[in-house]
Amino acid sequence: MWCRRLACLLSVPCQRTGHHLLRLPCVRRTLTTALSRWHHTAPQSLSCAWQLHSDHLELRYADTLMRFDFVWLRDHCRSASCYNAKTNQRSLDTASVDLGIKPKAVRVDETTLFLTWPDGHVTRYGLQWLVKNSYEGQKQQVMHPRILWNAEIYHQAQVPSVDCRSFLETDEGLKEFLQNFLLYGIAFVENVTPTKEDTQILAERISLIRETIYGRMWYFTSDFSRGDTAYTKLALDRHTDTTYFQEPCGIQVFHCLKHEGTGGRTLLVDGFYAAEQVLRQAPDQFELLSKVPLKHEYIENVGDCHNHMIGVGPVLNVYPWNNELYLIRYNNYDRAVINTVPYDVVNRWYTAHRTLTTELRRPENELWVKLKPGKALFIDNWRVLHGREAFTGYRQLCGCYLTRDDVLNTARLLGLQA
Ligand SMILES: C[N+](C)(C)CCCC[C@H](N)C(=O)O
Ligand SMILES: O=C(O)CCC(=O)C(=O)O
Ligand SMILES: [Fe+2]
Repeated sequence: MWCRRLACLLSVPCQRTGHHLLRLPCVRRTLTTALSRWHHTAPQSLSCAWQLHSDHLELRYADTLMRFDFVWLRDHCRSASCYNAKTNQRSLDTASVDLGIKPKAVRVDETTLFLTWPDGHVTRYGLQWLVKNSYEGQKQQVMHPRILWNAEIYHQAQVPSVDCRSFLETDEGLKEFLQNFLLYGIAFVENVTPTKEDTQILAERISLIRETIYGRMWYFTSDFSRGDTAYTKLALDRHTDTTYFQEPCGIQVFHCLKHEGTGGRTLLVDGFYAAEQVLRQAPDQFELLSKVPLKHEYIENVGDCHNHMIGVGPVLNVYPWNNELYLIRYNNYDRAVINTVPYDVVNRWYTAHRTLTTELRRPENELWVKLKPGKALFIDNWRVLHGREAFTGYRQLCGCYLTRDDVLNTARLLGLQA
């Protein structure tokens, strides 16, 4: 089980080792003892075989053993009366389906499964479509292919920055940028005019700006205009932002417009790389970090700014069907009082949190960059932690948050898996 979870964290698809080994002997046994109940598309071919059970249909195709619930099979019917192919929306009223429904007849040819329902309605499914859309097919895949990195891996990959003009004016430039962003969780655009307005044009090329209590495009210096350490000259340890939102902001854009002084370098750490190390060393701790719900909080009373935000969720968030990590919520400054679990769980949670922190703090995992006017940085705030070194002098940073759904939307429209 842990082996599968680990594979899903990596960029490569799961090795379905255990699954395969178990499946083959089991099929052979079924074939000899219950031959009459298995149906094949062609006698010499095992490419598709199916069996109707009392409460599900079992289908083997393209190396995948799938089990389908009957209501599911009726519900997903793609016939013209059940599904509007123009809008890609279901027309069938699912509540009108008898929950005890069972197909009257089943037939499979080389490419298609045909089901006839008690009322005579016929449903057809492409076998490829079923593999792609079945639970068994899904859990073998990653939603988001990624390359996990430490400083050395990132440097060796020599990920290019995209030029501002190419980013703004060509689909190739935009696609290259987004591909790098999806794989590494960070990406740079170069030769940007160092103004807030030009930074906004960049942001709007890939997404909608997510307006928050900090505004749409924000712009800050160390003037403590807001009640948060970001608005000082102090160092900030690695963290993700807006952990105190129920849905933390998906992407953070930074563009340093001016710095006359020393220090102020930006720190970047791949949170998923660190989490993977925790999984390897201590799977039970990884699991605890993905199960224990925590609160993060933002309480502000400075000048006219009065805010109280609370977000709840575990440090590590994984998709339940394939255990793929999709969001890390890590901000020790903004973590609220822990009162969502009893003392003994708290004790084990602190151990797990320490293991993760140790990984996040390994110098070899730290990527340090000095942001300069003209170079905009996009950070996947669900994956990559950022921090900064203390600084002296006048420093102006502008940027914004982006809605994650819209960045992924742009990427998918360009043909990327996102
Ligand atoms: C980026 N900007 C300066 C606008 C806001 C900073 C928010 C800082 C907060 N502690 C957090 O981590 O969410
Ligand atoms: O000043 C910086 O470089 C970053 C501060 C920070 O963490 C933030 O604004 O979210
Ligand atoms: Fe931050």
